[in-house]
Amino acid sequence: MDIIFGRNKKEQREPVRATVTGKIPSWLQGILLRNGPGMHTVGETRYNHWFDGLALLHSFTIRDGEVYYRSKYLRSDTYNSNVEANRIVVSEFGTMAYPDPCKNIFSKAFSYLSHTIPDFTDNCLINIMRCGEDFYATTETNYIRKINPQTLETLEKVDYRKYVAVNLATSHPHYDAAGNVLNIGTSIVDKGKTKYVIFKIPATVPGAGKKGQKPLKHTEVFCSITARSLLSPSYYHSFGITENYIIFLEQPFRMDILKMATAYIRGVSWASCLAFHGEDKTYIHIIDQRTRKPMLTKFYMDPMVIFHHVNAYEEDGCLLFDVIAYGDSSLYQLFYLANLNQNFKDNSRLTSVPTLKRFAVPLHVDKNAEVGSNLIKLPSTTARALKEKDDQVYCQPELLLEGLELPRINYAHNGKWYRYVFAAEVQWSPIPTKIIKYDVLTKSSLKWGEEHCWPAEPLFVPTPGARDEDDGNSIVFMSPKERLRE
Ligand SMILES: CC1=C(/C=C/C(C)=C/C=C/C(C)=C/C=O)C(C)(C)CCC1
Ligand SMILES: [Fe+2]
Repeated sequence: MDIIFGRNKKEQREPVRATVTGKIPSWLQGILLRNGPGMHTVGETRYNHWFDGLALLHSFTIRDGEVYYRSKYLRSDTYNSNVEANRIVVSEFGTMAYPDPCKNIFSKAFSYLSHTIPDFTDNCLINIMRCGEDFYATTETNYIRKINPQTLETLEKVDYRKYVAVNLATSHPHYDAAGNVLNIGTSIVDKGKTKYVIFKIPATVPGAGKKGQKPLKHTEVFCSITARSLLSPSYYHSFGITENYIIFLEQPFRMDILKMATAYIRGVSWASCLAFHGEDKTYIHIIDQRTRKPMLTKFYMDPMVIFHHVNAYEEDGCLLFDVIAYGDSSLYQLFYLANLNQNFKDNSRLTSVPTLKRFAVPLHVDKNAEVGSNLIKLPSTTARALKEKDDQVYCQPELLLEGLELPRINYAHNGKWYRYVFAAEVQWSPIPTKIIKYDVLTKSSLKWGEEHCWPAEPLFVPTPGARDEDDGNSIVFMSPKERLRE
């Protein structure tokens, strides 16, 4: 199979009408915004990793059974500098770039001094975030880029650091029913500490609509957790939430800050500063939203790599959380374009299959419980939490389903009991070929796939006034046959 990854995509600035097969329900109206890498070469230069590509924004306007598609490159500072220089001049996840072409050791050492605390990229290619009435393209650095959701035009660059002390932040925030945003970021070696900072951006602010009254200006720190290691905080891509708690997994997939500080002079990428420490544990931090404080019990689980939390909820004094877990960090390795473009079949095998796992954490730990006893008595799960000495609790998951990624749920059930996961089916190759609806209750699944179709993350849209959790429609952005062909 010849898969054309890393080929630059053309913008489709004027809306084009899509061919609709089947029937789109009349109630399904609105704009579906998507984001992702679209350009992997600039002039003669080429990015190394698929996650490095310049952000291409897509919109699907769904109206009266018709769909209109358009796309536009995010005009980030990164995009503009690259295009102006006709080569890659800003570093991304897997590519270290040098603004000055004469890369001799002296000039390198000189720029090194100004790069010790690097100014990260604003190539916001991962997701779209809504803050009140504003939409932002996001990545995992301190920059987000406001966009116009109708025209896909790029608007102002926002530096999170103006509002909250974070150098990195996730692209998977949570929203409450009022639209307030809750997100988590890392503050690296600030005032002698490296912390994970949970922050809240309100959906509405007093005097909204008046010039300068941005929700972001009212960002508040909700809670912070000191990293176990000052110089090697955990990498994370999402977090979990229930009605009363926040779940943050401090996994042994860590960023080496000293390596990052010297990456520029050593000519290596940020990605090379991330490593999985299979000999370590994964720590489970549970924050009580009412007190804004972490629980004192030390909950932990086996070493694993988690990108996506699926959902979490409370049941009979326990907190249940579902995640897609890997046994190692091979996923990131696979997305190097060299692996994707040559001998795809041989180079693109994951060494661990993404697996949906359910963990259970007891919210009240009986100090007198016997060491070795299982603190989870729920009939609904086989997940266990074993009491250990010194107030430690070791959590062992229930294995739900193997081979899925890019999970979504009916968001009305976020943080609450739920039954269905919508996801892309992924086995040993990172390229999905089917979408899947998994019933967590009956452990059964429904799949859909078609030859020559490579689905992206499916999104669930509930029918207005729906009563059943799965009463709605799943929308998937398909890679057309011409782009990915046999
Ligand atoms: C540029 C940059 C980063 C970018 C990370 C990216 C772009 C991650 C994408 C992850 C995805 C898409 C995961 C899917 O499961 C880091 C490492 C945060 C820190 C250093 C600077
Ligand atoms: Fe993601």
